[in-house]
Amino acid sequence: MHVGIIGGASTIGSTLAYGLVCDDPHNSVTLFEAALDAAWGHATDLRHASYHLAGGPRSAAEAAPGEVTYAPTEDIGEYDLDAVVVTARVPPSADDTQRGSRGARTRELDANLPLIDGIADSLDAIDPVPTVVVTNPVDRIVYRLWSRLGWPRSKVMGFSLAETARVADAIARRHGVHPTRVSCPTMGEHGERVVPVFSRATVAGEAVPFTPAERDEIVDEVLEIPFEIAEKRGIADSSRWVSGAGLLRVLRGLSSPGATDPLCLSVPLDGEYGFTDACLSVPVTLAEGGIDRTIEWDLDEWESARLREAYDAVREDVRRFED
Ligand SMILES: NC(=O)c1ccc[n+]([C@@H]2O[C@H](COP(=O)([O-])OP(=O)(O)OC[C@H]3O[C@@H](n4cnc5c(N)ncnc54)[C@H](O)[C@@H]3O)[C@@H](O)[C@H]2O)c1
Ligand SMILES: O=C(O)C[C@H](O)C(=O)O
Repeated sequence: MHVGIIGGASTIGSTLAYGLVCDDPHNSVTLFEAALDAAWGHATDLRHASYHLAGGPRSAAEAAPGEVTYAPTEDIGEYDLDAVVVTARVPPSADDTQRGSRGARTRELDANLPLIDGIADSLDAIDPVPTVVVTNPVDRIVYRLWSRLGWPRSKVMGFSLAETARVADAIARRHGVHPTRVSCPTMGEHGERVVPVFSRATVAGEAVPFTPAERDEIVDEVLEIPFEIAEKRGIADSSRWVSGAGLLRVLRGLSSPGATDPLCLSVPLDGEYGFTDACLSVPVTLAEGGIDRTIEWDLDEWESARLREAYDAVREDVRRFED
């Protein structure tokens, strides 16, 4: 597939680009950027990487590997893309002392809204393709992009799967199993009002109970961990590995011939769970071309109440910037 990454030189964008080339050397990637020198640097380095990943030297009889290129975002209309990922952002100011702590995501909102409007103007030049937004605060930003584009709901989605992996990790440590033995989807807001769906959680295929205190403890851990990682590793280095890997999973789903298993992404709601005019992470299945189906699970009281809080918080911001 040919994936256009807007903000292709970003931490998350460049990591995803590498993941796409590793995953399948026939993938093509175009890095759309404002910082063209950085984009050139990543594209050139990735092209060199693809020599090894494609097992060069190859014979002329083998299918040619994909290309890694770069371009200004405004030129996106000249490219034939199968999917777009948006990771562009306005860099947080160096004197924002809170930029590496909880709440950092929503602090990006006012700066990123005009940036996203400019990206919507550039995307107007292409026919709708599946578009995955990573830019924070993702639920508000994906809503803004979707409302500016006027594309079908099935084409625009926000990425929040890092939290699913973090919840699995937190549960796995409590049960002494590998995280891949845990299933616990995460709905709601990406951030403070995330809703781990504990009522559907399984460990090694078996349902497990959680006390209210355990639920709160796991939520707290999941909210702290990206900022703890940033503090120890360096604030400029956002959660590149889990986000790059999760995005790869979404993109594989968007090129799969049949529908995927449900996974939670932030999508524009039109009555699902009783909510409209906002985006929240809810279970969807993906297929080639976009979202195949949005699913409504039965939630317990704690989950429903948290989902309502998430909706109220996102909706309040959407109302402020849309009205
Ligand atoms: N949803 C999630 O789970 C998740 C996870 C990690 C990070 N994030 C968010 O993703 C975003 C990206 O984070 P990062 O650390 O990778 O960013 P970064 O600061 O490393 O890079 C941002 C990039 O955007 C580019 N840019 C700015 N304007 C542009 C435009 N008009 N067109 C193209 N590129 C443009 C900049 O030149 C820069 O290269 C942030 O908003 C971050 O909070 C979300
Ligand atoms: O890097 C960030 O801004 C946090 C990000 O949303 C994450 O969940 O890793």
